[in-house]
Amino acid sequence: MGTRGSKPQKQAQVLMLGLDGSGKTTLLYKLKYNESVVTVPTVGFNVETLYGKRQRQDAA
Ligand SMILES: Nc1nc2c(ncn2[C@@H]2O[C@H](COP(=O)(O)OP(=O)(O)OP(=O)(O)O)[C@@H](O)[C@H]2O)c(=O)[nH]1
Ligand SMILES: [Mg+2]
Repeated sequence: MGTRGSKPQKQAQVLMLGLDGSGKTTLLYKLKYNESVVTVPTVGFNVETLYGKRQRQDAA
C-alpha cells in the first residue's frame, strides 16, 4: 500500500476486535498455520507474528 512514489509498506500491526466467540482466535491461527484449531475462550489477548511468503524465504 502507500501513495504513489512511496515505498511499499513491509510491516503492519493489525488489531482484530470482535464479540465473544465470533471467531477471532480461529481466524488468527488459520492465517498463521493454515489449520483449523480447537479454541477455548481467550483470557486477555493473543499476539502472533505472521510472515509473508517472501519473508519466510528470506528467513530460511
Ligand atoms: N461455523 C463456524 N464456526 C466458527 C467459525 N470460526 C470460529 N468458529 C467457532 O466459533 C467458536 C469460537 O471461536 P473462537 O475463535 O474461539 O472465537 P473468539 O472470537 O476468539 O472468542 P473469544 O476469545 O471468547 O472472544 C469455536 O467453537 C469455533 O470453532 C466459522 O467461520 N464458522
Ligand atoms: Mg479468542
